Amino acid sequence: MAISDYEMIQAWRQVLSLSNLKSGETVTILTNVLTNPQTLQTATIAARDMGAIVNRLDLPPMNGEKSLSRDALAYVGTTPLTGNKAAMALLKESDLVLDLMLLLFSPEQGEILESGTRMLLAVEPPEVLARMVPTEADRSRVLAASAKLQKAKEMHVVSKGGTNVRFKLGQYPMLEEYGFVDKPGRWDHWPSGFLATWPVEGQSNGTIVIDKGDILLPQKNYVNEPIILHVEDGFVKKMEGGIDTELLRDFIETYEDPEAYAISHIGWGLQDRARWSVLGLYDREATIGMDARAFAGNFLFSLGPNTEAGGNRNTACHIDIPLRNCTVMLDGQEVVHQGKVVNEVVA
Ligand SMILES: O=c1ccc(O)c[nH]1
Repeated sequence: MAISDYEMIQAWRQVLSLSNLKSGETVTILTNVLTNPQTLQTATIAARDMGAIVNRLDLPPMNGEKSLSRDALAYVGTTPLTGNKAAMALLKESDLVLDLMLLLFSPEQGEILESGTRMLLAVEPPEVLARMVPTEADRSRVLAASAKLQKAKEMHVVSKGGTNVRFKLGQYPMLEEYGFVDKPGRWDHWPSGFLATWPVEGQSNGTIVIDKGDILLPQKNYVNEPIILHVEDGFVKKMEGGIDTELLRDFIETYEDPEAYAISHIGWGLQDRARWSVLGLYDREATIGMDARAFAGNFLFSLGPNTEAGGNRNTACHIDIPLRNCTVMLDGQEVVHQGKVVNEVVA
């Protein structure tokens, strides 16, 4: 359903306030041809109304001839910022960048954040943004879960469908996504509400069953028959199953990159306002599927890059796979039990 400009301006005011936007700060809004006009217009009005200097940097689209999908997450790692010194100078000089085009998983994003710039990604449709306007409670919930994950040495995930996989932890930082950027150098994604990290390189082993009803992104489909992934030393070494497996294999093979089979971030969803069933209600290209990534109680794992975590695996293939009905344990303690978040201690 459409959302009014008034509601979107209010939503942006909440997100920008939670992001500690101060009068006189510089906001640069990053756009391209796919940027939603209402998101852009309402962000500009809200930021100006809060006293910010607001720039807009419109960049050309790229990778269109390489990617098999218009979903910006289907081909990651190189962006119009690669080698673009003038654009990088503007973004590094800005206090806050609103990314309405989707940079994610790019070395340039890391460089901008290192300069102290805060960066907020927001490319979902306006009504999805408005449905999941971030709150302090979202941050508390994600940070409470993160406190547990930071201490853990191992994540063990099992399911009745046959998943039984272990990830050693401790090499990489947390990916705490709660939808606003309250500290210098922080990146976040509105909408979100989930926690992840990357396993120790080469230390993921076991079986992951992508079961009926689980989701593949950017494919944005509900799997019809189980896909069985055999994970060895941090890589998917074998995939077994029916048509969904063949389709996934065909997609990954187009990248001609063995690193596409690496385990990327692993974690679980903590957003009650995100729903598993939403994906079926949107046209494929209308969203990037953040409901699927964030719905509370999912086990979200992914394949491909680790540049987001400071690694040097910059493969262009990035697949996010949220699973239902899993039990996620940290050093033996359950944080998700058969698809339901458990044992939370939120301050
Ligand atoms: O917000 C996001 C979106 C995609 C992803 O892979 C990680 N975080």
